[in-house]
Amino acid sequence: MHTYTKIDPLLWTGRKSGQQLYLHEKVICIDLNSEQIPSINGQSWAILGYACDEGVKRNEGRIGAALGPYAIRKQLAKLPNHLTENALLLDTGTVDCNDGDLKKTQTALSRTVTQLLNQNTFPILLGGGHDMAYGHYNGIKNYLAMKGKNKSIGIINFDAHFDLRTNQTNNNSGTPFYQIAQDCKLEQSNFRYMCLGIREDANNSTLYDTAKDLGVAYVEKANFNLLYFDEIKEKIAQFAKKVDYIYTTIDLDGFSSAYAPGVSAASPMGFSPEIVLECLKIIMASKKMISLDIAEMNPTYDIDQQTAKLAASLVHFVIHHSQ
Ligand SMILES: N=CN[C@@H](CCC(=O)O)C(=O)O
Ligand SMILES: [Mn+2]
Ligand SMILES: [Mn+2]
Repeated sequence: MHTYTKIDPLLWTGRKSGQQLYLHEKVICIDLNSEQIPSINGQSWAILGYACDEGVKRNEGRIGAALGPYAIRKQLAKLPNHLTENALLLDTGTVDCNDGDLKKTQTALSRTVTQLLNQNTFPILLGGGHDMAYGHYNGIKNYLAMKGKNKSIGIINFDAHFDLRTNQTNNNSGTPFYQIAQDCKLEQSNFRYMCLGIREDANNSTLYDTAKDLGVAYVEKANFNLLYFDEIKEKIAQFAKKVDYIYTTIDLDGFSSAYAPGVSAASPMGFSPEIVLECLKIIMASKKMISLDIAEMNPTYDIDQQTAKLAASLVHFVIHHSQ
């Protein structure tokens, strides 16, 4: 059975200023089952954990990502708060996968994402295996459907991998975007998916063929750096133009293992944080980003909390640089 757990505010600790100089002093922990999200006239950011490595296990990866959300929160808590007084930073709890039922956990995640969007918050999901993306995407899709909006969602994935493996055997951390593509086919809607940072040495030719068949836009890791920024910028702008909303997903294993050793499938030849920040600026400037997640944080393999700190800094960047 999946469980939803409210986060104990004591988990959010750090240097004390008494003046909300740090995020642990700004955050409000909410139990979505019993508490209302405070209404304000500023931006509300809702952190939600996906404590699940069942998909990684099924995909023959190294388990440990279930503790990812906890590790990222710990680092985020200590960072400085530059948010305006009327902005809200909420910790809306964690969805766990305790009995290995991935589908149920993804469904629970999807419902929670819909609930967060319905309450006018911007969800920031912390994982957990990249199977999180299937639940996350469906939560956005269901929210838009409930609103009666016939709107398109484009997915931008920063990743070393396409995650377009067929789910014939099972659903896992390597199949989420294939599953979304299959659903799009059934619903006769367009599958809009862009991958940034694809590693030739981490994707087999079947995956490249699938990406081609599905019309996936991608930038290979060799060209995913600031030297190629003008072209990358143009590619993102073209992609953004064709969709109504953008769901952004960052798989930490796309970063070089020099920055992100704490993942299941590390990338010694991965990309650097600078190019990701520049791309995030473009995505945020489009005003179409509806939701974000950071996937594959695995504290078991982290060194000196570098990966958790990187993930926390990415969240810090997004909440402080979108207006
Ligand atoms: N979400 C990760 N997916 C990768 C994992 C690769 C690996 O374990 O080496 C994939 O299936 O390709
Ligand atoms: Mn990956
Ligand atoms: Mn991935």
